[in-house]
Order: sequence, then structure tokens, then C-alpha cells
Amino acid sequence: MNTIIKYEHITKSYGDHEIIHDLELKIEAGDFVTIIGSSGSGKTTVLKMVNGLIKPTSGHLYVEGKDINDVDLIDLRRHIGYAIQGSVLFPHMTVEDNIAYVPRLINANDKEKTREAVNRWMNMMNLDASLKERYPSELSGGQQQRVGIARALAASPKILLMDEPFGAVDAINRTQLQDELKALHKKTGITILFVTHDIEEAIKLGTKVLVIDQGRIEQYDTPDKVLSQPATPFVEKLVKRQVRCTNVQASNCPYSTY
Ligand SMILES: Nc1ncnc2c1ncn2[C@@H]1O[C@H](COP(=O)(O)OP(=O)(O)OP(=O)(O)O)[C@@H](O)[C@H]1O
Repeated sequence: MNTIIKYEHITKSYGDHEIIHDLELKIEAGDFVTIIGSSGSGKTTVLKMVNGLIKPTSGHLYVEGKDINDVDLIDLRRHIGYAIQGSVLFPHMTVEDNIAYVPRLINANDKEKTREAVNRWMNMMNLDASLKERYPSELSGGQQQRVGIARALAASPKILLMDEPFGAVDAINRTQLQDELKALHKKTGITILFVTHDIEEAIKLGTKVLVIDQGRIEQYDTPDKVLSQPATPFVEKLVKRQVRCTNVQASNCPYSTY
């Protein structure tokens, strides 16, 4: 097992309000970790600590064995993909320039490498090459989201952080994007942390599901285990309320509607 992200005794407080309590977690390289919990439970905070957008109040966070307190955060962020809900594309740049933005910073003298990265990730996200010259306002919501993901991946990061990336797209596009992301994960072996409100999405996509409530881990396990052996009443309620057990065997799923 190769740990790529390690949270060690992490707490986070705003004023005298502690919102993350002594978080201890190891994430293995290649896992697709979906993070689920009620609103305000700390999901985004846990995610944003990985690229240093939020600093813990105490404890240490290690990425590839290095305490992120000891690394250059700008450099770290260039090597960790980050995709969030809605379109965060640069509106005045074409699709190609948006996707090429970070690779150009990294491969300053190697234009061919950047061109290859743009083509590769557009292809991987099912974006037709004819869209390269368009501006974000000339794309559909689903296309904008695909470009956002291609941009997050274009620097070939080992880690991809995603905060409700499909929250603003319609159901059909959402299902398609989920399937594409799952295939992409399989193909690349990249480590993904993915925040969602949707337990079905968490179960469908994750190789591991992290359930958080009020700044504490309720369960960190495979989707199958979360469904069949919920560790706490909170997890039980979460899965019971929402899951239709679409991607596990009915026999493993106590709440199956089969
Ligand atoms: N800058 C801040 N100042 C004070 N409190 C904050 C700040 N940022 C977040 N919080 C609080 O920290 C807690 C966790 O926030 P976080 O955004 O991580 O939750 P979340 O689980 O991602 O929520 P949601 O699902 O609603 O997006 C919440 O109670 C929130 O109000």
C-alpha cells in the first residue's frame, strides 16, 4: 500500500469553533475517494487542506510523504488538479488556452508537450477538437464542465480534487460525466478526492467512501461495506434514506429495492 495523502491529528477552528476534530486518515495512491456528509460537516474543508487552500489549525498534512508546511504551495497547486462546481473557466480565453494554462507554465519551453496534453485530455473528456477555438460562453454547461476537468488534468497531476463538480449539470449530462470520470480513473490510476451531496454518486464512483459528520469521520470504507455494514447510526440513516443499491449485488445490500 502506498499512502499518497496523510492527515495526522488535524483540527480546524474558526475563532473558538472547532469544525474538524482530530482527523486521522490515510489515502492510498490510486483510490477514488468520495466524500459525503451533511451540509456543513467539513467536506470542503477536508478537500481544500490537500492543496493548502485551507490551513489546519493544528496537526500535519502530508502529500507524497512531504509535510505541506514545508513545500511551495504554488508549486504544489500546479501539480494537484482542482475542479469545482459550475464553470470556473477563464471567460476571455479559448478552450485550448484554458486547458493549456498550467501545462504552459510547467512546460514553458516545450510547446509540443503542451499541445499533446491539450489533445490528450480533450480526447479523454470526449471534447471534439473543433471546440478548441471556442470561448466558454459558446459551450453548453456539460461541455464547460468537461473543459474544467480537462484543464484540471492537463498538467498530469497525481491527485485530482473535485468539489461537487457535477452539481450544476442536468441529470443526463451528470450520468455521462460520472461514467467518463470513472473510466478515466480506471485508465489513469490517478488519486481522486470527490466531494458530493449525493450518496448514490458517492457509491457509484468511489473505490472508498469517506462519510463525515460534524467534523468527524463516521466511516471510511469500500462502497460495498458502507452499504452492507454501516459503521454508525449516521451512516445507516444516510444509506437507508437515499441509496437504491444500483451497483452492488442485491444480496449485499440491506436496503435494496430489487
Ligand atoms: N471562513 C470560515 N469562517 C467561519 N466558518 C467557516 C468558514 N469556512 C467554513 N466554515 C464553517 O465550517 C464548517 C464546515 O464547512 P465546509 O465548507 O467544510 O462544509 P461542507 O461539508 O463542505 O458543507 P456543504 O456541504 O454545505 O458545502 C461549516 O460549519 C462552515 O460554516
